[in-house]
Amino acid sequence: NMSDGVHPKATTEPHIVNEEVIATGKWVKLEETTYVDPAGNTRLWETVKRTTRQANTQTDGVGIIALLKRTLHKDCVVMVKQFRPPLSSYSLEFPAGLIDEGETAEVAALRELKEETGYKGEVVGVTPVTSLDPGLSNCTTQIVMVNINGDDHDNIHPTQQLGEGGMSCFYIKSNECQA
Ligand SMILES: Nc1nc(=O)[nH]c2c1ncn2[C@H]1C[C@H](O)[C@@H](COP(=O)(O)OP(=O)(O)O)O1
Repeated sequence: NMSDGVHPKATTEPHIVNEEVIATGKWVKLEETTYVDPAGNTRLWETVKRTTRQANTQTDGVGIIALLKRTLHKDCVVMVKQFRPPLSSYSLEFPAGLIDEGETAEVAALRELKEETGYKGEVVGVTPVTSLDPGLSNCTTQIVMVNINGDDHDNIHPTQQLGEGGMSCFYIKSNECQA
């Protein structure tokens, strides 16, 4: 309060001033982001972005929580295991992938699920856009909930449609999922 001789701290709406591309690869790029922080100070940040994001979307990719439902079986969550070079390790993951041109998150999820697991699914829910590692990257995903009718003729003998770098499917009984 000014009349008490106490000055309120200035606040600023934080904003981006400049984005300078430092390095660009085929899949990712590194930028130096100049921004004004909430205290009004101009600062720098090192930001990673994917080069593959489609026009008019804020979402890079989808993650798919797919529930396999079969008569006389417990429901299972379908997961995939694949070698991930950034980790130098195999990784057990929800099926996932980048959104292609013209796709919605729902369409990308059903395509990726079919490619990676062979299953034909049905979308039952989609989350808002979610950031994965906001201190490093603007990379975002939407989680798509999918049910798979395992009794459907198309899903009796699921066949993956993968290029090189195969992956294995795992079935986690949903009543055995633990935090
Ligand atoms: N960061 C990446 N480096 C690469 O060298 N290649 C990459 C990166 N991100 C994606 N890709 C390639 C690998 C695949 O050929 C395509 C599509 O990936 P997609 O299946 O959609 O997504 P993931 O399952 O998460 O790899 O992009």
